Amino acid sequence: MHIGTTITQFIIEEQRQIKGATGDFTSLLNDIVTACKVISNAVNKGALIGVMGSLDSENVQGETQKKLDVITNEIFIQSNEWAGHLAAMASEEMDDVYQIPGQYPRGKYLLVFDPLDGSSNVDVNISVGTIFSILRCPGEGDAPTAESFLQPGTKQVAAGYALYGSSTMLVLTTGHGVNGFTLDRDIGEFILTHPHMTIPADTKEFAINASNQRFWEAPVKRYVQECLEGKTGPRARDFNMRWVASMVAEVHRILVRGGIFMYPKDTKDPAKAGKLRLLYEANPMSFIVEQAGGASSTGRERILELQPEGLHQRVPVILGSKNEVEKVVAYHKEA
Ligand SMILES: O=P(O)(O)OC[C@H]1O[C@](O)(COP(=O)(O)O)[C@@H](O)[C@@H]1O
Ligand SMILES: [Mg+2]
Ligand SMILES: [Mg+2]
Repeated sequence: MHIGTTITQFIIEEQRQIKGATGDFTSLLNDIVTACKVISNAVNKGALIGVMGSLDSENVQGETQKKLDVITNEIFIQSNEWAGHLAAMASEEMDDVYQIPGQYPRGKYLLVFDPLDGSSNVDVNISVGTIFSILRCPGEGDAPTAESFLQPGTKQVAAGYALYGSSTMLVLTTGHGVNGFTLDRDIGEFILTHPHMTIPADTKEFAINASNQRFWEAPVKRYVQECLEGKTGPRARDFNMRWVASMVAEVHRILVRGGIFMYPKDTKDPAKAGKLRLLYEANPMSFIVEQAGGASSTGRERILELQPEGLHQRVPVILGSKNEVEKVVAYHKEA
């Protein structure tokens, strides 16, 4: 498809390529696109509509919820529950699975999402996003449970994110490459502006929260140290560093100009294997990154092959430009 195609045309064209497609998937994607437009509007209006700041509540991970965490979760549910294509949803902001009420026959798909990624950035007007992943609902007509969602990332049917930045973008993969669309607010449509996004194999830019340095494992310490040594070190070139603290913004930067992003395993809280959540952060982003020619690993295993053990399970994440990710993985092996 060419630059200027609307996302609606793009999704219909994808459906045409699939023999026997019923239109359910197309319609589900359209509902997700609508939800992202509504969220974009709420994030953009910000303080004008009183949506900034925190609530007294905590989510299942013990994080204080922002008002917008709860509002965006609600928007995603409302946009996606009515059409009958979904059997259930799961989100960062809900302890348990959300069953679609009063449904017969049961929908085919499961939707997992992080309705507002990087929400600590919302009050300071820095880019935030929404991440989503679509899975098939296993079993014949059985009511889905949390178990139904515990599928490796290789089983994802589609994944994407919306980035609410200086412009609003939606980046999508259905397993045939990665395409980026920019929201034209005048006509209310996402327009294809970034076809076939690809991540360069090499990079001179890394992203990591350096305040956790003392908790990292030796291979990550080594990799970052060598980047910092620049031209005079073993890498013989200078590196630049970025940290937005919104995974969506970091992954988008990597899709546009390459780079490596790490939220590695650390010893800060021994109960947690990493910070980012497998089902609605690591898996969808890994699917997108691999589809764009990049790589994604925990340092030890390919993220997309992990067998999930819980809805809100956390994993270490090292993703981006292939050669750099492979270098970090090699350092893990050596160690
Ligand atoms: O605050 P830190 O340690 O820099 O962590 C930032 C990371 O946490 C996250 O914000 C987690 O996302 P949520 O805002 O959805 O909880 C990532 O997007 C980001 O990469
Ligand atoms: Mg998040
Ligand atoms: Mg979130």
